[in-house]
Amino acid sequence: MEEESEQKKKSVPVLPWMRSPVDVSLFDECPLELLPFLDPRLEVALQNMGITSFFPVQVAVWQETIGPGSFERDLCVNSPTGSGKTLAYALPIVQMLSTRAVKCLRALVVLPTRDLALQVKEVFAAIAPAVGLSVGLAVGQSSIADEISELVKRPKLEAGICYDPEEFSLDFQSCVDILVATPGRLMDHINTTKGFTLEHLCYLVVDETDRLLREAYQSWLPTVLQLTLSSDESLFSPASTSLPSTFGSLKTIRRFGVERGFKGKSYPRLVKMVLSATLTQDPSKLVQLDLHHPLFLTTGQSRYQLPEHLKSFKLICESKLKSPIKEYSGLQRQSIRSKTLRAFRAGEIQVLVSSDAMTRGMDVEGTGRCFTLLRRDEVTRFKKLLKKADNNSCPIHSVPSDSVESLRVTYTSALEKLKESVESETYRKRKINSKSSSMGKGKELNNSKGISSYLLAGILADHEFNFAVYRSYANEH
Ligand SMILES: Nc1ncnc2c1ncn2[C@@H]1O[C@H](COP(=O)(O)OP(=O)(O)OP(=O)(O)O)[C@@H](O)[C@H]1O
Repeated sequence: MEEESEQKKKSVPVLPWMRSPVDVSLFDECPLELLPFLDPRLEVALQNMGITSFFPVQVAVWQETIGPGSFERDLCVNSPTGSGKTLAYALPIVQMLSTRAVKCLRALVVLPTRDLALQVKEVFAAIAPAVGLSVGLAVGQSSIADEISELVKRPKLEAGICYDPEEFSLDFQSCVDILVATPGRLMDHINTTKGFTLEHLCYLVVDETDRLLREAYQSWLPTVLQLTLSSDESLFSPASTSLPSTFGSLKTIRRFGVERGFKGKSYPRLVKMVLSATLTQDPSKLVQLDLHHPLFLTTGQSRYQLPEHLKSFKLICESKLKSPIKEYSGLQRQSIRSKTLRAFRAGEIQVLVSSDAMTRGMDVEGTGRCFTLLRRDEVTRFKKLLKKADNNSCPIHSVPSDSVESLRVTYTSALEKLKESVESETYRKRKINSKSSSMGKGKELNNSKGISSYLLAGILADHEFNFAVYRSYANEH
């Protein structure tokens, strides 16, 4: 069986450009002041972020973009989680756009989840304003109307004038130079937002590529590629033949005077940067990206890697302790999730019980220990997953029954308090909003039962249990 999967792995053909990669691990860290051509305004912004030197992947990408490579080839970056990929693409893009004269949407960064997009937007927001660039977010965090008003400036209409709809649409103006988006919301804007256009796009970043390629998300990739092709190219594009029928109504009008480009030169090619910690080698997947002479930058390490200081344990428990963990992520609002994450990052919360919403790519500095709670029947599958990830460092974390017993008193009283607080909160909300009465008593009890499981999981996982996460959960539901 093992041999079979090994054989299968070997039989996947590797694209020719993957056979001669640039080894990122051969690059040294580079102090901030020694990075060639770095705009002094960006240097200050980076210092303000507390960055004093660049990580190897950042130096390697800089060399291929701002350095001698000068963005001539598309880049495919395979580098472990936490190695600094975000800044590796954000910095060259911001530096390249820093000389732009007219504001229009020139860089698009696509990520699979809202949490990851928020994190990437923060990095851009820390450097882009230093050179007068604006960054937008299209992730469905706010209403579509609010998002539209942040992305596109509508022309002012004067009373009594009859406007030609064709000309009128040309007067829309982008409010952002760089957009960080999730595919769903991006497609909403492409399909429905007047004045939202990708016709001036110079840079397309596909972060967490594997995940984005696995799921089609309303054909976002062929749509984006098609909308960024020049009219000549589009006639011959494979993307143009694979679009959904609704796409027929979409077209771009290339405006004169604001061509894609920089430093006054026309630069019609859309530069693509695709990144992952576990980049697929499957040609049939990679071909969808339609890469231009791609350069493959990789650390050459095993495909899956845990962050350096993160220790991982598995903890086998009963199923009733596990199931509500799923519920935790599914029910929480984004604002609450972000608040919780901030508190966790700041060390105000020591234990976070999460579903896979706390996915790869979510950064927590000085990461400590990660416990995966498994039912017995999940152990074999988990082992297989670890094996696929070349990970053999996940020992069993056993909890002696007497240590659980000694926590029972604390647990029981904590649970009682929490139950009271959930009930009084629900009662208060029901009074304020008659709508909430439809939730009914059953839901209330379910929640407190769910929370009890979190509590127990927290206590089992670490004795330094902190209430804050669970209180915020309780207040929300
Ligand atoms: N040059 C640097 N100096 C100090 N810290 C940095 C530097 N570059 C990035 N970081 C920090 O390192 C952490 C990881 O960076 P980043 O999120 O870009 O990693 P990544 O490679 O994209 O990982 P993932 O695949 O998990 O998204 C972040 O907290 C970021 O602020």
